[in-house]
Amino acid sequence: MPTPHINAPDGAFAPAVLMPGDPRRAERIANLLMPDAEKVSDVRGIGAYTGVYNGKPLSVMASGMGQPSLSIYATELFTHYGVKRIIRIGTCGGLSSKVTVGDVVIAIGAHSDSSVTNLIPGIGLSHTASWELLSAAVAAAEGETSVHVGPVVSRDKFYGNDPSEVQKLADLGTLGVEMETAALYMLAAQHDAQALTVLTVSDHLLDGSDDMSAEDRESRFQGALKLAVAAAHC
Ligand SMILES: O=P(O)(O)O[C@H]1O[C@H](CO)[C@@H](O)[C@H]1O
Ligand SMILES: O=c1cc[nH]c(=O)[nH]1
Repeated sequence: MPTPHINAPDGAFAPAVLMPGDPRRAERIANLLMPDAEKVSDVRGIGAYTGVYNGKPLSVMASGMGQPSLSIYATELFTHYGVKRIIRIGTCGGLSSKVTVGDVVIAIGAHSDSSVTNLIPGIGLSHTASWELLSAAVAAAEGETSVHVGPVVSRDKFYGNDPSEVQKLADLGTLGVEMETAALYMLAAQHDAQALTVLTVSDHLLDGSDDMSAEDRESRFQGALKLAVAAAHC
């Protein structure tokens, strides 16, 4: 039965969903991996695609930007469509001097400033990846020096954050900043499901000289995609 935001029939999604923020990146990923994939939903221009990759079912659907938007789609996928795994394949701003533009970050956990992830007042929850998915992605990255594993921060605001926080977060080992992972990890925990985020560093908050264009943010995902697919089908 369709939900308010997904007009697909029951059974239209694979157990594993790749989830970029950008709907156009979702379409590119679906076309690349599964040229015969079926478009199963298009509410609000958020295309969802289901097909078969390497002999196993797979779906691709965008989250839109930010934790409230991702929360709507991830909740409906977990609760109405029986989805068991969501692998976010996104972009992030580099925070740490250990990462450069074009590198890939596998998010072991996500700090957050969002009320969306403040589930139990007074308790700072740890929003963490599925160990099974994380292990599969790390194994698929063996030997890749441009792949990093560590925490990220999921913020509600793209603009207007306090610049002094960048160094403080970097000093705590935070590799990148983005806007969805903490909510995704929290929802997976709530629904007894699995989640992982794999991010391409699209820009750097300490040095903006090599930042990606909008076109690159949409299309430069191949390194991250290999790891995301390994996690989806592990
Ligand atoms: O490229 P995506 O996956 O959308 O991820 C990042 O890009 C958007 C901001 O430009 C936010 O959604 C942030 O998390
Ligand atoms: O949230 C984001 C995503 C990419 N780059 C940033 O600087 N912030």
